[in-house]
Amino acid sequence: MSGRNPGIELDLAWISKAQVNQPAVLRRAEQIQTRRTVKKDWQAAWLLRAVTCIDLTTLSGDDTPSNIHRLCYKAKHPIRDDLLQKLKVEDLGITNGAVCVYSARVQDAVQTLKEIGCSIPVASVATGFPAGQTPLKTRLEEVRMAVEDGASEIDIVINRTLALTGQWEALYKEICLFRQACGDAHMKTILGIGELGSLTNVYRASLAAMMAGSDFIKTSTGKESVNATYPVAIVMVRAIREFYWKTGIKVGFKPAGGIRSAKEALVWLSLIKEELGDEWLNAELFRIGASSLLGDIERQIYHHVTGRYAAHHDLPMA
Ligand SMILES: O=C[C@H](O)COP(=O)(O)O
Repeated sequence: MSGRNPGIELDLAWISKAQVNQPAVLRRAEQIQTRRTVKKDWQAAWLLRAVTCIDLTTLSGDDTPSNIHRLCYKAKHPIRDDLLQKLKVEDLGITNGAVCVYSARVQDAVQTLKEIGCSIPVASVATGFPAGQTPLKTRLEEVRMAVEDGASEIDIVINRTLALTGQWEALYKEICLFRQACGDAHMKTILGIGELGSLTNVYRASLAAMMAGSDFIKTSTGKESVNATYPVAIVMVRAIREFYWKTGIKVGFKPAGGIRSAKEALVWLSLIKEELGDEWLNAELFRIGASSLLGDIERQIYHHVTGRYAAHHDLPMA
């Protein structure tokens, strides 16, 4: 992951004057989705790039050491070896960007990755994920414990109550505390956009999160009724762009929640390319949080290589 965001002093004037032109954002979101997508080898290359940017996620009540083991194995071998050989990319060491789990499962993931000799990072959700409605002390302790257990990336959720009531200073201060608790771990800040009320609030919360030192801003937990949408993404990446122009600090972007098809992954990559540029098109600055996207990407790559669609038994790990 890229260098850390050191954060800046809270600039309340910048936050309060931020406004979003909703009709313009909606038009842009429509336009992005109607782009002609790349084809053939280019498409395979883009899909492989998407694979390297996936935070392969499991966030379920029934997670066990064995499904975490399977997740880690899949993150190390996201695409069948013979398909990579046919594409002549077997030497690129393609893996997912990270595995993402609940804090109670971090040790399982760290241990498994060690056993299978894989150095991809373990990301832990924390701070009372998904609602963030636990006392601050508990939320901070959860971050510290996940780091102690070996997570090198922490996906915190913001306190939506503070954002909805316009308490930007209090929100900034809380995120600064999470930043501190993360120590050397990178921090991704989940805005929970489906619960923020307006696109202007999404922009303001993005700014507050970046000012407080977030290394990434992330759309959603995957547990709200509205998760990663293109209009919201446009608002967030434009906040990232403005923050970069004003401070010289590059913050990453992670859409998450409900992203399931290879076709959507291609749209996400074009959105990043067009709005932020090629510099952002890598796992250092772009991740897709997804529990069931990889299977469809592997199927599309299988089709590209073999000319036929995979039967279930062809891709048993998908
Ligand atoms: O952070 C990642 C999300 O929880 C994944 O959501 P998903 O299960 O809809 O892919």
